[in-house]
Amino acid sequence: MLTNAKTHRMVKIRSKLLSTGQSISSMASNSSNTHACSFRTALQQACSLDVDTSPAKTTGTGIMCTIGPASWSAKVIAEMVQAGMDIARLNLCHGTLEEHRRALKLIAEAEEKLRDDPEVSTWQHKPLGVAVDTRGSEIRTGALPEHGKLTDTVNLETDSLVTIDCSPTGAAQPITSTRLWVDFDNFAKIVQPGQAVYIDDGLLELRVESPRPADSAVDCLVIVGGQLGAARCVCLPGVDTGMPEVSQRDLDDLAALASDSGDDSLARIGIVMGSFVRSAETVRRLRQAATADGRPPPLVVAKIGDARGLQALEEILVEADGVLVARGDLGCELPQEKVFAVQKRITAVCSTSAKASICATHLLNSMLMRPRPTRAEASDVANAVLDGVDCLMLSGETAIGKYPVEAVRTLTKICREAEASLQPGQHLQRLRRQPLAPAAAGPLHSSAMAACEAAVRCRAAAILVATDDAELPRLTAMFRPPCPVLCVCRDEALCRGLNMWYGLHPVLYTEPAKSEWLLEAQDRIRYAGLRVAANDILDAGPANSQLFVILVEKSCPNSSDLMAIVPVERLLNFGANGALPTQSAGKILGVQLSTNMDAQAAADSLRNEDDWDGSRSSTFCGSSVNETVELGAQMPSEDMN
Ligand SMILES: Nc1ncnc2c1ncn2[C@@H]1O[C@H](COP(=O)(O)OP(=O)(O)OP(=O)(O)O)[C@@H](O)[C@H]1O
Ligand SMILES: CC(=O)C(=O)O
Repeated sequence: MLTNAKTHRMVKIRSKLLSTGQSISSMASNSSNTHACSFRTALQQACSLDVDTSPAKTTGTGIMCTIGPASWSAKVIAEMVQAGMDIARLNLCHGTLEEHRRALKLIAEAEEKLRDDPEVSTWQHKPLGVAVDTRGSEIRTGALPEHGKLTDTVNLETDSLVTIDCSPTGAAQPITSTRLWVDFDNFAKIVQPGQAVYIDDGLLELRVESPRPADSAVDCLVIVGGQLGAARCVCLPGVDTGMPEVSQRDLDDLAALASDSGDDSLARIGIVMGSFVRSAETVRRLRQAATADGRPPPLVVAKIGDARGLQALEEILVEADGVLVARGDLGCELPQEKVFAVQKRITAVCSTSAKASICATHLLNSMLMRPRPTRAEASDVANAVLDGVDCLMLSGETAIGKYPVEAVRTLTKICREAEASLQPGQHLQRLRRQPLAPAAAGPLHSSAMAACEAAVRCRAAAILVATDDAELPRLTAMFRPPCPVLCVCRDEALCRGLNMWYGLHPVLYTEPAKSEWLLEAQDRIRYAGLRVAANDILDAGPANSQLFVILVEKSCPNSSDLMAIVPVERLLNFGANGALPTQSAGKILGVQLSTNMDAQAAADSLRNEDDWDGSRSSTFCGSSVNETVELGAQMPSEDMN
């Protein structure tokens, strides 16, 4: 049922779109000016960075925010969405399942609030992603008496002695500044005198003095003291704890959430994250445990937190949909000064595998207490975006910080500045010279590459993708097209999960299904057209943009995908008369990309400048509605790297 507000907005949008022919260019305002530039080298581009460049109009980088006491309100969550949040993260290491179920309801409430508000921009009533983060093989300290409050800590004095209790019954006794409890029975058996014990991502450091396995206790000296909150992670660098990668509690929690089948809010959980993942098998187990009866499996993100996970990165990537750089755990397990290398490697490997890379921890940590970040934090975030991360994750900033909304707004602003200095087509050029990672190989690769190349060349306002699978969207994101990619999906959890890839903007499609896929796809593209007509979507792409690249998965039975280029005013009647786009009036509106066309052949055909001459539009990207589409925006130089 359409609400009044929604109906009103759709009528407004439709009339705007239908009258838009003359005003397309005026609607597309100046965004980043990098489109006009083509630098020969990365150094040349860096020398030309300019503080006067306009920020990107929308954020391509996904923003994931941990939900906790500071954000347990539909109002705050809605404000965080308006500030740029794409994915809400529920960390099962903290709180109860009941609290997380309540948080899911608040997320649904916030989304509804935004959808029904006619003043809210189209980008801000997006299907919000929800990620559930499991505990994995982490050791945690116990809860404090008033668990959950920012002020709720005990002070560990530097040079004082503390006893760590690891008995199963010890959880019931209070945590004090001389007695801690950890949730791992074997703790006293696996540590030796002199062993370093890092707590809370290494903010606190203890040294083992005497393990007492018979008493399930370990006496320690506090080397670096400070405030200890509830359920903080405990790291023993270099020690194999022997804990399973997926705990029984994880399996129980996921099964409990997956069995809430009567609850609509469950369909929001599109992403499951596993801590300290060290093998592809763990990813498979998580996916299986989180798959509810009758629902498609969720996307799985492997959090890499130690050297073993890093060694297995390529194997993990074949199975996982994304990888999170757990900088907190990595900074305890490895020397801190090596964490940057891990981050860069994971980001690079993901960007050649079409898997999402997520950078986490201490992004804007000073915003826990202050409304502005440090310069170092702002630059760290910007550099991560320039390196090509897909998504950034806020932790305490939004879970327990004093400025959750401000933190998201700040992150968005930094991302937009950094994204404006990325050169369109640069990543596509780099990937051409890169051997394909197994996870990125396959026939859809050619379709995604062609769509991105077309988007660069014709300065498309957006790419519209019709699919119900993650593969085509993630491959499209891999090439980093310089415009938003609207993915029109019917599978709700998947649709929400797509938020974790750079540049993907999911559109949830709930209209009645058509029996033939192509007819359904045409409907979906028209539906996306309604959203496109909103001013802010046209503004999001390059200035003066009039064209849309359309990508439909498997337009012909058993074979190929469809790509078409259409002007904005034709989006609403895309594929009208029920005709297949490729048959319309005998003109070639799109191109069928054969599944057996290998990526290099596709790239070579696209590289052929003749194919891109606007006057020969019928050869590759002609359009029955606009035969003289202006093509030929410059690709970055081949030297650019
Ligand atoms: N559901 C929750 N209930 C209470 N406090 C929470 C909740 N979620 C997060 N927090 C608080 O926010 C802080 C930061 O959240 P975050 O999810 O990053 O935790 P973390 O302990 O660092 O775990 P991880 O290493 O998995 O990120 C936590 O240490 C905790 O104090
Ligand atoms: C997020 C997380 O688990 C870490 O940084 O260690």
